[in-house]
Amino acid sequence: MDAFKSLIQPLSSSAVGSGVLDATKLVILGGTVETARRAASSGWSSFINSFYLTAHFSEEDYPYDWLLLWLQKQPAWSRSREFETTTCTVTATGNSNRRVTGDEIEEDVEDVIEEDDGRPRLKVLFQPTVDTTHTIFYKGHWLRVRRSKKTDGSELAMLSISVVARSNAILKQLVLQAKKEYEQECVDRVQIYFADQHGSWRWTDSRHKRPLSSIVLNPGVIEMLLADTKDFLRSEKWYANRGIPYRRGYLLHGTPGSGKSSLIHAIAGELALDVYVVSLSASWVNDSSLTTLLGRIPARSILLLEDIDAAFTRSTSRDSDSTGTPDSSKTTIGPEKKEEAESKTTDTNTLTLSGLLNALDGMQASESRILFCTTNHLERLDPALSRPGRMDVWIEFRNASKHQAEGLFRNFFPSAEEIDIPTEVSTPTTTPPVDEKPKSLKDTLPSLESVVSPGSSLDAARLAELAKIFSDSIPNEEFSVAELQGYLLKNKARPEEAARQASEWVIKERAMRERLAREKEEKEEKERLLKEKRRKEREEKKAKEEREKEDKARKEKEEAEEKARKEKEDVEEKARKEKAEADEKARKEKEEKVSSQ
Ligand SMILES: Nc1ncnc2c1ncn2[C@@H]1O[C@H](COP(=O)(O)OP(=O)(O)OP(=O)(O)O)[C@@H](O)[C@H]1O
Repeated sequence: MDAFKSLIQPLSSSAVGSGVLDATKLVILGGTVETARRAASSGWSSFINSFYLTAHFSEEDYPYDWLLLWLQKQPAWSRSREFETTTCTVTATGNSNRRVTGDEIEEDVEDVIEEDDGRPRLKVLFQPTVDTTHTIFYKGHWLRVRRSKKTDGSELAMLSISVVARSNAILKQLVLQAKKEYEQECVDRVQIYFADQHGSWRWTDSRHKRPLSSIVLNPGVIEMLLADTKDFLRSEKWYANRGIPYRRGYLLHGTPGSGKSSLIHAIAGELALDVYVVSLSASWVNDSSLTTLLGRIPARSILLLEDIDAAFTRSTSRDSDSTGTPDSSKTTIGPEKKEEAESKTTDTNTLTLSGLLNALDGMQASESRILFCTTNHLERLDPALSRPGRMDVWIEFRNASKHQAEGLFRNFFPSAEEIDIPTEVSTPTTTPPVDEKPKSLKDTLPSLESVVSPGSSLDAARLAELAKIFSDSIPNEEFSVAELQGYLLKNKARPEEAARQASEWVIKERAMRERLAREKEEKEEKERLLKEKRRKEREEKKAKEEREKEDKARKEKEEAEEKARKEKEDVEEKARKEKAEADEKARKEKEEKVSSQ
């Protein structure tokens, strides 16, 4: 108190007014109380913290990813009102040099890090923004979890997990469980990344692996592709010894809805590879962004260039200085595509064929990379792109053969012992809504009852009969597998009807196709007439404008001539008058002179 008095003494003895004095006293008093409160609270929190065991996990470390995935499934974590998404790549090799901080559990965490197949893993997770603390109940303990940024200037995130416990066993258990769940997810799912306009890969989808058996192609195709890709992945040394670039390209071409994309995703699942997709028709794709993107694909993954012909509606030139402007002398595209291509030349896209080839051949991009390209228009591809070395294996996809129709039916209505859960189900690609618990991976799958039809209770022999009836009713290579799938989906609970009514469906479908074709023709004819009418109107308008312009110019010319003529007359009149005056004056002067003499 004496100290306080001595503090305010100089002020009280000065000449300041009593109002100012009171305010100053209040400020000093408030500041002192706040300081005392902070000291007490920090003392209290240090006291409390001394009971906590805390482990820190840096973003560079594997356990950070494991724990983030585990946390994502915890309601308290998902209730966070602000989310960020993150991607991070980790490699087994990189990890072996890393150390997990948190003295108590360091040893054990090192134990759980096992070498995997050496393949980089890229994970994307939703996570609450930094510096928020969450309390999570885990196996009888309250965990305090906090995400923060490292203060060493690296900007790396850090996860701190604290628990009141006598030993670190609970933290060890947590890390092990998180690791197990993480690995489980990698095993069950294929990660899909799409290129974004900033030249980065964005995780957009995580699909359950699709069994290869769910793809129906003609005999031997899947087996050949699987054997070839497997052989490639095993042959790195073989390629190196012969100086052959270690890459392999597959071109899947043919009718839409015939299973090209499905087959690629199923192969990715089978080989446990992630899929990196670039849409070459995107307006932001250019030579340099493509090279950057392809250079950023981790080794042992699939690069998928979908509808590769679409890129060349803009450029078919192989010149290195090509700007992507369509060259009508070289292009094989139709007039409507040409129009589209011309309109696209105004965008920022400067993807050239040579740029694409360079990006594909680039050193970084070629390392242990499997390239899959799909197209519905093989004829539009430049031979330079589809030649062996770039596209080593070509697979043609046609409309469904009878063999495929039968196989599809069998897949669709499995007998009781063959029942399996369908696989093409995606996890959400956006931040989960606030306060909504993120669904567990299994929650995103439809229930077994909703997908397994009562028909599956039919015995295998009857189902085989029905499959035969179905395939007999379907004309060879007239409908795509996707169309047959659509028909079967409408009858997913009625295999008997699906088989027996297939001929009827074919008739209806043909009638509908004819009607659609007729409507399309009529629409095109209407559009053609409308275009013609508009063209005529434009021409007439232009002719009228020209005529008006000519009339105006003629009028202006006549006016100008009239004006010039008038001006000329005025000048002449004036000159005449002046001359007459001058003559008169001279005459008068002469007369005066004569009279004066
Ligand atoms: N051969 C097939 N086996 C099993 N399912 C198929 C097959 N072909 C198509 N489908 C089914 O049809 C749908 C479309 O198939 P998908 O996207 O793989 O065809 P696509 O050939 O890639 O088509 P597009 O060329 O239009 O991209 C998917 O739901 C898929 O399950």
